[in-house]
Amino acid sequence: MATLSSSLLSSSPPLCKPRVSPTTLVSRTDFISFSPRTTLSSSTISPSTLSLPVKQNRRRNSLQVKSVASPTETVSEFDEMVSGTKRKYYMLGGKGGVGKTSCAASLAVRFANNGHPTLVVSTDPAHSLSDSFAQDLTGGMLVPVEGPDSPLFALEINPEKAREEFRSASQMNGGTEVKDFMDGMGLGMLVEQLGELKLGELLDTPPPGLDEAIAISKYNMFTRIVFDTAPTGHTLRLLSLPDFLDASIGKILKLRQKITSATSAIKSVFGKEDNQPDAAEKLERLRERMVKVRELFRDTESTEFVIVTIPTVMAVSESSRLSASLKKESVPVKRLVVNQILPPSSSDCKFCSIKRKDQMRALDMIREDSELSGLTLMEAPLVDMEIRGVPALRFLGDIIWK
Ligand SMILES: Nc1ncnc2c1ncn2[C@@H]1O[C@H](COP(=O)(O)OP(=O)(O)OP(=O)(O)O)[C@@H](O)[C@H]1O
Repeated sequence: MATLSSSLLSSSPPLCKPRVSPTTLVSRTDFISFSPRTTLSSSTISPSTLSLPVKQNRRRNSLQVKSVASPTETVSEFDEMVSGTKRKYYMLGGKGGVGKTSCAASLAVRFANNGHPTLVVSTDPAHSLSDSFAQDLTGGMLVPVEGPDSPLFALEINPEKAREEFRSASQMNGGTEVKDFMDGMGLGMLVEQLGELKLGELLDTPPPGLDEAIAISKYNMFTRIVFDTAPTGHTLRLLSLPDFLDASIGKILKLRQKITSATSAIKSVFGKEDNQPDAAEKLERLRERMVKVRELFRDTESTEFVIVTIPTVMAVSESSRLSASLKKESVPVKRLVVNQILPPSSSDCKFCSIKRKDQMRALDMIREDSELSGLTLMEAPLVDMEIRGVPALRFLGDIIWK
């Protein structure tokens, strides 16, 4: 049985060191016209900063070959995922700690090693892409990942920035200043109505973030974009955001009418200028962006949500609920990665034997679950070392994404 440790010790450089050899250095400079460690802000990256000449064409040919399988030829899951040069988005999500980041990073490495200029984006506020790649990818900017054969960039969305934006867009809600002012005007009940919109609750949840990533995706050099999403609940809230904002904005517009006339009356007394940005307009803009995100989530041509789970009853139950919610939101889901399955062994210790039986029960549960049984199962073994660095991710990716 191949183990990660034996694979890394025998054929790869040390785990934390990116795989850099004379040949990969040459191929990287073919692609990238700047130093591999350069960090790019989204505003500085352009198709000309990332040149994709010779090797891209060569890869493109091989991709086309893969996409024209004859009817009798079996097309593997990964062949289907890798084929075509039209941009595709893969969103990986699931319960906390099941291996979303490892799976997303390994998929991104696999795409890049198969010729796709790839972007891997973390929208999980507790980013772990840097840990997973064992490279510093922080900073909220596109950062080139060292190691894969084709350009791979990583982006850890800055949650605070997005949260601030959201907060300022919804400043009308619940702020004590507004409340005091409205109370003073005898309009306290309006504040209560604003409270009912539960904007405050949303502000406490991790911010959108995906929409920022989607703005970046307009740089069309990336043919595969892999999202490492936040744990289940946050992802679902993100999907429900446009509807929520739709419902809220109408009410807010009406309330704004009343508040504006009240505040302008006060301001005219105190001679204050109204330089505040229009909260309703900001919310409307935010809503438009979120609608785009939702549209993308629902686009079966270009997008797929891959649920990642582990073989435990709790994780499987949550995956089933996630699948049902995604279905309800019309998000395309086809594959389920079951991660950390104990590899086969003829000599289990007592602990492993009990653990294995427990995992079998969970796997049976998947097969019998009405939500999950229809999905294609992709199994990943529990490997003997922590998965860190491109060689380890490549090892894992070659096993999962087949
Ligand atoms: N198949 C595996 N074999 C061994 N270790 C694994 C495997 N998959 C993931 N791990 C390890 O489990 C830990 C958690 O993995 P990871 O960070 O990918 O999970 P996550 O779902 O993204 O977590 P979070 O919800 O906290 O973001 C990491 O230390 C990772 O190396």
